[in-house]
Amino acid sequence: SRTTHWMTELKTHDIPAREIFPGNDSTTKTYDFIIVGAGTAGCVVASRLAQNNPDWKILLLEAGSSEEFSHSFPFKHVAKIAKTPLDWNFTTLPLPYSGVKDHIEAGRVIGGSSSTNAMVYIRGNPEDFDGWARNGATGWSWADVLPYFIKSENNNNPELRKSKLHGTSGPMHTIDNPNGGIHLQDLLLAAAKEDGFYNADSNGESQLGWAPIQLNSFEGYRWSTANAYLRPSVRKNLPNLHVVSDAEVTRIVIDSATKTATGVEFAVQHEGLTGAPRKVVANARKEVVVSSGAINSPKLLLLSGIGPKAELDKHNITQLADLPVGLNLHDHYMLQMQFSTNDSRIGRHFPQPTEMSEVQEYATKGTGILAASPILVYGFFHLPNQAKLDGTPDTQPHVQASIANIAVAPGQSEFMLSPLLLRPRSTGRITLTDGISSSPPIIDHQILAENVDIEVYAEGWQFIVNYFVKSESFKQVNLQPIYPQPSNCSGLVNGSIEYYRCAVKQLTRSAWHPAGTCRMGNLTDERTVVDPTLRVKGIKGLRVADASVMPSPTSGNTHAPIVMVGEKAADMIIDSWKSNPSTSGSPTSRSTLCWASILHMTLLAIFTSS
Ligand SMILES: Cc1cc2nc3c(=O)[nH]c(=O)nc-3n(C[C@H](O)[C@H](O)[C@H](O)COP(=O)(O)OP(=O)(O)OC[C@H]3O[C@@H](n4cnc5c(N)ncnc54)[C@H](O)[C@@H]3O)c2cc1C
Repeated sequence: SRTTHWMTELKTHDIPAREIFPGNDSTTKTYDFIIVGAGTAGCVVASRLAQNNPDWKILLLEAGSSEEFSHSFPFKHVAKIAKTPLDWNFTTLPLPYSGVKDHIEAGRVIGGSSSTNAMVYIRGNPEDFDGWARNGATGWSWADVLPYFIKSENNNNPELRKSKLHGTSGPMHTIDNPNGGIHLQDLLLAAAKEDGFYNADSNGESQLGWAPIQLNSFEGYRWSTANAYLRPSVRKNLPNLHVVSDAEVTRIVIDSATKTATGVEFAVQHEGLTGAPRKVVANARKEVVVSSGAINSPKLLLLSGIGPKAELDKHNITQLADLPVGLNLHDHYMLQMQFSTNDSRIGRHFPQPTEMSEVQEYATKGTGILAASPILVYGFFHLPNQAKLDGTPDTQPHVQASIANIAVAPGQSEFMLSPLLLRPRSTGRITLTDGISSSPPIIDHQILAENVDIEVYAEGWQFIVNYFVKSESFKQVNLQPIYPQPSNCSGLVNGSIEYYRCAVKQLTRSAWHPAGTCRMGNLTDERTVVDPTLRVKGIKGLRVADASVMPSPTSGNTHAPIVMVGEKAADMIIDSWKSNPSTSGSPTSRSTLCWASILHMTLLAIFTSS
């Protein structure tokens, strides 16, 4: 049957750490590459390296445990993974305006956040990547990264398959949301066509307007990078790829004399063992790649002596490289509001008893509401007033709207809008609580700290609400905005710009897209941690590949761009070991560059004088 087939295909192949590193075995195991974190990017990097060369021994270490088959059911997300053992359960310091300690969800499981996210596939805007390149991330312009988006994708939509912008043979299945017949989606897209705001493909020629969403899902199963990349690779290359779960890396082992990463130390909890987990070291002959996500990657670098001196001194950690690790924490911002209507076909309350027919449809065909994302339609909008101030090109959006067919109470004909601020200027910081690896990091998320973010978010939210209020199609269903009423905003007129300015300060939370904390860019730029080849500056044999390298936010959810980062990272690693097998782990340090330019000048002098 369909289920039995997929149960075999999506079988986990990881080995719990205590089995591969048993308590009675004190030998140190050596690999060519060690990847820290079997998350979104880590699964891509490890799989591509293993596929490239069967002689390379790869160790992929994951702090979380194995995935169960049921995690690949899309409705598991709706059932809420937050605050379960599959979630890192990060908590921020009180946010600047609301004082709320925000909860940031992140997957702690094979597949990382791609095993727990809402599956929507959005690449961002070409201008985002051109901006990265302009600011020093050479080789990461849209023209440079598009081939990696295409390489990773297998778009199942027949029309999109014809487009040169989409991939048709990559590992990431990308499908139309399998929720045909949801009235709200039909209503909104029909309205968008009438109003000139319809876009068939927000990953196509233009990103702007309302478009149906696409998902990373296949035949009713979540297409995490674990399912797309890791499981097929493990089946093909089992002997050279060890995927080890329940292995939390506590430190990167760095030779302080040569400034070379030689391996990692990680914690293994043995059954029956009480007290602290046993620490085990694994060696890396070629490179260590840190793919632990935007909160844990900087934490691990700091614990390993890479970071600002003042921060490391606080915790008695010897500094090995002075880099701005943990700074530049950026994110998308999110809040929620409801709209009521008089159309009973709109709105579904979760968890609502599931109809037997829906269970049957999911079980036999892998379609229907149980296979779908709660998000139906996306809108991306450019704000001309703001563009006059910030110079945003008119092809690039300021805000995103996610529309979900969700009613907060049973029996209501409501739907939910989540406006997202796409490119906030405010940045926060990750630091250590103490020098103990099991302590959660301090997340100082400076949401809306820059005034300009309040202005753009307030105007963007107002723009989206006004779209619905003015729409003739939504007048037909008696649409009414239900304005949230934070207590500090009482007395302000609902819908006025003053109301929105006040309400964003109270309601804005992280959209769970933290990034930027090991910033990539020009080697000589003091704001960067990794160079454009993702090598940690000043440390040999060490790279970072995940959300943390993104210099600035992309205009849309972050999964697809991070898969792209993983693909490009793997390609660069493979390339460097091909072209110069003995030295490719070396950092491009300032002194290397300096010597290169002296050599260049000398050669120039010889040739010009002859
Ligand atoms: C609830 C939620 C919904 C989302 N929805 C969407 C969506 O619909 N579409 C979209 O595009 N984006 C979405 N995102 C964002 C997107 O999924 C993430 O930005 C992306 O997956 C992050 O990728 P990453 O590789 O940087 O980190 P992760 O995928 O989080 O991977 C990091 C991995 O490293 C492991 N790890 C951490 N520390 C250690 C350590 N010390 N030792 C060993 N292993 C370690 C973690 O357990 C994890 O497996 C969502 C995110 C969340 C949380």
